[in-house]
Amino acid sequence: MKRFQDIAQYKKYFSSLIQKERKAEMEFHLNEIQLLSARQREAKGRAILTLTGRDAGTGIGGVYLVKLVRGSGLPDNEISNGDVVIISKEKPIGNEEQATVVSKTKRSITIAYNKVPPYLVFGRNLRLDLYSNDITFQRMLDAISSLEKLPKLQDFIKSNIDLFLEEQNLKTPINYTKVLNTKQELIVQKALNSNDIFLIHGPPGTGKTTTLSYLIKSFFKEDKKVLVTAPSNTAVDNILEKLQSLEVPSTRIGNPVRMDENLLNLSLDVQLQDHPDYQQANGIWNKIQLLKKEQEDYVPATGQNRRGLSDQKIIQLASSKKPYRGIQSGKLRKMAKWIKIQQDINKNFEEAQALQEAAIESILEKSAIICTTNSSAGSELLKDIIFDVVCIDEATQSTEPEALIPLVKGRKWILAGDHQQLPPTVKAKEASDLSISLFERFQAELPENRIDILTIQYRMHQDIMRFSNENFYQNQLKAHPSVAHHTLKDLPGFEPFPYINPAIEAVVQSSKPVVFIPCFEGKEEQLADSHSWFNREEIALTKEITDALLSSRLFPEDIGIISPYDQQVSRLKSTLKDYHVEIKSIDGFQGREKEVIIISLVRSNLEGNIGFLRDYRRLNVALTRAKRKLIIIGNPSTLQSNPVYKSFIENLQNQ
Ligand SMILES: Nc1ncnc2c1ncn2[C@@H]1O[C@H](COP(=O)(O)OP(=O)(O)OP(=O)(O)O)[C@@H](O)[C@H]1O
Repeated sequence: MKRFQDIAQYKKYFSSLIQKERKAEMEFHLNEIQLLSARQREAKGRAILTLTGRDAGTGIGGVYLVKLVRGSGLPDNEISNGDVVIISKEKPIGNEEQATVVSKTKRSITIAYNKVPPYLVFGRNLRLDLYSNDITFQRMLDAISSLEKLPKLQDFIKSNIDLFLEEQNLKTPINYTKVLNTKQELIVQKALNSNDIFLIHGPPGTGKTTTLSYLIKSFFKEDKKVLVTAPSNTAVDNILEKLQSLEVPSTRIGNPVRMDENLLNLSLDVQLQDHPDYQQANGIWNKIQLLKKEQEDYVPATGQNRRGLSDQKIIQLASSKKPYRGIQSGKLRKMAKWIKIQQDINKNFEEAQALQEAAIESILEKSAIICTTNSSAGSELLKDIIFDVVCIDEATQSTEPEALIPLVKGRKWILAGDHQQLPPTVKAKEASDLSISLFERFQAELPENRIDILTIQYRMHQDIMRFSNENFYQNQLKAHPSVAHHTLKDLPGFEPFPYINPAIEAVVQSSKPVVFIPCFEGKEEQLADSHSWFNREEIALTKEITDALLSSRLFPEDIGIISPYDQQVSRLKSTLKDYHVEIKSIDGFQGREKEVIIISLVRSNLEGNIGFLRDYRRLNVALTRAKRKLIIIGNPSTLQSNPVYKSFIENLQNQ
């Protein structure tokens, strides 16, 4: 594993990887711009169409500001302050001048150019495209820089092994016997008593998020201020939901449109609505709107109109009621009135802003537990807050610099994850080292007193768990008795029903929890403009199996269909569009579970080429989503060229 001499070396190493990834992200956006229509890209939240641009003066550092407005309001989008964007009339080609997002409202987005903006941006019907989520890269670099002020975290990051020898003591007893198993309880106790860092290794279904939420509850009881983060909004909501059920008061930071609507009451935005300072600020915003309306009756003291005169001079000349250098006295009066209203607006604006900031500050100060994504942990809102503890869930899906964004805000660190499941997504081949998470690096270095593994799983029948247990978890996992033998037949409502195809009927009704269906005749196919694969025969087979499951009275929401290839996923979705079953890529199913899972592996060739199925972490995630039945479709001749798949198929055949 990578070790670092000093923080300068660390900074150099990661800054270079971050820059490479940033470049790859820009290429990704350009590629997507070429592939998708403008509307499709807007639907993905990465473009905004039909904007009108106008000059908004200059900003700090002499940048040129342009305000882009859409009267009907901006659509939901993932574009944030600090992101790099490009403006075009139709389809951008990539050589457009780049600008940075400065602020956003419901109807407008203001961007800054370093040079005089291209003339085009002051027109109508403009298209804005996200070019890079620069803010996250910037926050990563800032986090690395702030390590200089955090000697202890720095020591861990440099893997200073002397630290690891420090003994931890388990002084604080806890009592969660009724709700956690012995190992989960012990892990809560160890993490609670750790002086610095603790890793919770949670294989599939072992209650990693559950254990983490009881740990957070314990921190809360000890009056600690805790920052809880995860790489995605879904993962943040997942833990927040558990915290809510444990009655741990928490505040969620982030854009409400990307949150689970059942948790919206915990969002900062919703909490703000009830705050008296915020309500007062809203009153002032309304007043500002009225003042702006009133201002429209007068002459704006801008550009050409004022001919270089200061505000004070215009007011003075207006009261003298005489024309000045060709400006009529009436016009001077109207400009003076406009200036006075503007001064009033500015004063109110400052007051409203101060009240709003005070309201935010008071809510965040009172919130013991704050939940947000890793990236948003670096937002301005949390700039001055230091947390007693930072907890990251799904930490094995965060790159190291991304995990640092929340970690540098705390003085004690808890990371929960499973490095045997999917690693962080990295776009640049040259930055592939970023796919080793900090959790994975620590796991290789930390001694037993800083890490523990959860071993009882509450999801899978023991046969479904077996292969992953042997190959990825050294047989440490045990299926809890409540799930170890559960099958489809025990599921309320399940009623085996004859199906027209006896072979399919046998698959659905067999008592075996894991079934492999060979599909020798399936052909793998690829479209000319895509790297992804599909397999029509496997789609037909998946459809038949789903039909048979549904005719045996299984609910659609109990069935999940997984395929590693996007093309196969989208074709399955259109074939089964009225079935209401969930169909996703493996990555989309991490952290999820279903009573029955059908996996379509797609690859079928004479060369034994299995593409990215070679990544066993992907296989591990796919195999560990089903509770009662796992049905795998694939071409055994192709798959058996790989020793892991070979042993998997042989094991099943021998059962
Ligand atoms: N001690 C326990 N007793 C009973 N059920 C439990 C216990 N711990 C966890 N569970 C249940 O096991 C399931 C999985 O828990 P959880 O979501 O916390 O696991 P996870 O390890 O985070 O899962 P994943 O592998 O999806 O990341 C949940 O339904 C949870 O309620």
